[in-house]
Amino acid sequence: MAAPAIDLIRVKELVAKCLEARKMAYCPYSQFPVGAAILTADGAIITGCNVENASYGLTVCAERTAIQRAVVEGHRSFTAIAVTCDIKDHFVGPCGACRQVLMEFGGQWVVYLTKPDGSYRETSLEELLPLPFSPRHLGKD
Ligand SMILES: O=c1ccn([C@H]2C[C@H](O)[C@@H](CO)O2)c(=O)[nH]1
Ligand SMILES: [Zn+2]
Repeated sequence: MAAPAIDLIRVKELVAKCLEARKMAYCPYSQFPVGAAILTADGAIITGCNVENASYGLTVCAERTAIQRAVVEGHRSFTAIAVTCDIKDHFVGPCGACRQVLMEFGGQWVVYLTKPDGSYRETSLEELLPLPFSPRHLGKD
């Protein structure tokens, strides 16, 4: 099934919110701020940034911070995510762990890979995580 089309105004809003969220990143070790903004099925936008830790492995990516925040706020149905970092010369995708965590909430995500200047490339979770392992395989659909 193809991912749903999203109103351009909403896309721009989502992109602007992920750029804002990047400014909140707590990344003293990597100095690599990342911002994410999730569009929920009911039209809310929930943001996240990476939160690092002196015990490096405890770091949480921006995408997963946003997902966890969204779930706490009662959202489980999602439409899109915009993600940004400081890399200017090409579009950067979420790490593998984040792709898997997005898949937990369905394969229909639209993903906007966003550069710091606000330009973006649209892709999808389907494209970023082909042949996924998902809740379906555990009979949880
Ligand atoms: O998808 C990703 C990949 C990396 N990071 C963060 C984790 C770490 O704080 C920094 C460098 O890896 O970037 C994210 O937030 N999202
Ligand atoms: Zn990640």
